[in-house]
Amino acid sequence: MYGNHIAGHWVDGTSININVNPSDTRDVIGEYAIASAEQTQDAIAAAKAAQKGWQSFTAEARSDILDEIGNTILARREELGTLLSREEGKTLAEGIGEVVRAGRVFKFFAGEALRLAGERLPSVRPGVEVEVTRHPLGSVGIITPWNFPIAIPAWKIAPALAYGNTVVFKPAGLVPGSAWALTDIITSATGMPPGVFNLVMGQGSVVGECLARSELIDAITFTGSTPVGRGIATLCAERGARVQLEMGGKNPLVVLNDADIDVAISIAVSGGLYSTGQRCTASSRLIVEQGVYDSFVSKLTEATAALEVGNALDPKTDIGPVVSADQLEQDLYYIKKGVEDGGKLEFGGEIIEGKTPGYYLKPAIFSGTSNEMTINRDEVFGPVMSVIEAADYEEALALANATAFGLSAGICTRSLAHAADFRRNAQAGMTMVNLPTAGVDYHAPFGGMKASSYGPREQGSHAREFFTITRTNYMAPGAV
Ligand SMILES: NC(=O)C1=CN([C@@H]2O[C@H](COP(=O)(O)OP(=O)(O)OC[C@H]3O[C@@H](n4cnc5c(N)ncnc54)[C@H](OP(=O)(O)O)[C@@H]3O)[C@@H](O)[C@H]2O)C=CC1
Ligand SMILES: O=C(O)CCC(=O)C(=O)O
Repeated sequence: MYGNHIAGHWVDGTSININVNPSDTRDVIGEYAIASAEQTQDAIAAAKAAQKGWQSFTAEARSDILDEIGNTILARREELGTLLSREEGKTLAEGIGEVVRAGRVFKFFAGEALRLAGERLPSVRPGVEVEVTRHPLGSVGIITPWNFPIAIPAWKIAPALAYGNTVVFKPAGLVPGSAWALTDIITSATGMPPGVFNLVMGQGSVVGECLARSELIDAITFTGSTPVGRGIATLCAERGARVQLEMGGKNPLVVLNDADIDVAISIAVSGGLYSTGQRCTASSRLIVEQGVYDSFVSKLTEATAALEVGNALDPKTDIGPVVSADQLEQDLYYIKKGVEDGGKLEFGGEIIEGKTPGYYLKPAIFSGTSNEMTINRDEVFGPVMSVIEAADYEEALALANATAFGLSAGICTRSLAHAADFRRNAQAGMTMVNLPTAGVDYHAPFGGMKASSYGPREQGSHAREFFTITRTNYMAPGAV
């Protein structure tokens, strides 16, 4: 059994999670520990006990450890990418790409550990100095989803550690393999003290809730669904803990009459269907100006039909399986609802047989949909895109913004005026001009507006806003 890592030791759980390959359900990846609430409390206590010591490491010592972790991840990209694709179902190229992203994130934050700077302000009083300094928060609970099994943990863990916090990490139950491998790398790094980093695999309702409720956990960073995120935020608010949430998206891609249609099609397919559409940044609403609507729908259908759906490890595969039976059921529910609500299913939407037994779904393209339909309001989180017709740019922008979410928003156009207006007025944390809504850089801030996010941004140097606390120090040196 692959155990949890608590206070510097691998520890068996109280029951077992059997990790199965969604591309081939006969393939068991391994048996992973499920922790109890008591074991979670042990991990929390270990993180708390280790925090002062970790904080007192020099920035250079923490930087060296993060750099070594990044180098190890990069050196093992093929092996870790294969494991990731095997347990999550994204294609091998995507799996390896994600591992590389995780390695680079650790190396980026190795640099950031050394760059953490304060501020010196002129005082309004004579003879007084004002200095703003940044300090670790303490112990951080990290709760992550299954769709990016190594990159999302990396972009939460690396800044937490870089800035002197200790960590209790609770990964999603569907992807314990990548979490275990990452933990093995982190805890084996030269000079990493026991207790600084703890892994507790187990149920969200047990381990996750324990973290959110614990008075010893100073902050929670979470990525996942909106209802779970909001529940965690409520628990944190009740006890005054800091919280950062990254949740769903219903991301629009606007295509105007003047766009290069072939480029727009490739952007739509990449943003909406790659990674099996299981990205919070996926383009799920394609809002197309009427002059190119018909040709866009027919070219999109053609491009989708040309995609190879199959085993994630097969190099010919473009779209891997859906992650699980439950997620497949959710996707099929929304496809059925889309048809019932009057959308025209132009292509796909049905289960297909693979060469191996897995959760294969032919990507679904809807046309003739309205923004009010359920498939255009709820996050489906699968390979499902719907096309909405807009009379002109102004209507397209209004439709793009008519959603509860606000993570990423894209536009395909050759008009500088429309691109600039879209950047100013799209209600989204990230805007993309002639680029897919999904697939972002690892060193730039990431996050959204409205129901998509809560709290300070993740990634890049902006991550310090969540993972550090500022202190304002006044001094009258003349009186010392
Ligand atoms: N924005 C995004 O990136 C993501 C969005 N989603 C959306 O959420 C839907 C459901 O996916 P799902 O994986 O179930 O998402 P969840 O929000 O349920 O899970 C995300 C993480 O939270 C944990 N968790 C679950 N319940 C609690 C709780 N009560 N307290 C603390 N932690 C908890 C989960 O653990 P465990 O896995 O053990 O249940 C997992 O680690 C998807 O279909 C999609 O719409 C999902 C993943 C990512
Ligand atoms: O699109 C990306 O690069 C990141 C997506 C993401 O973070 C998510 O789906 O949870």
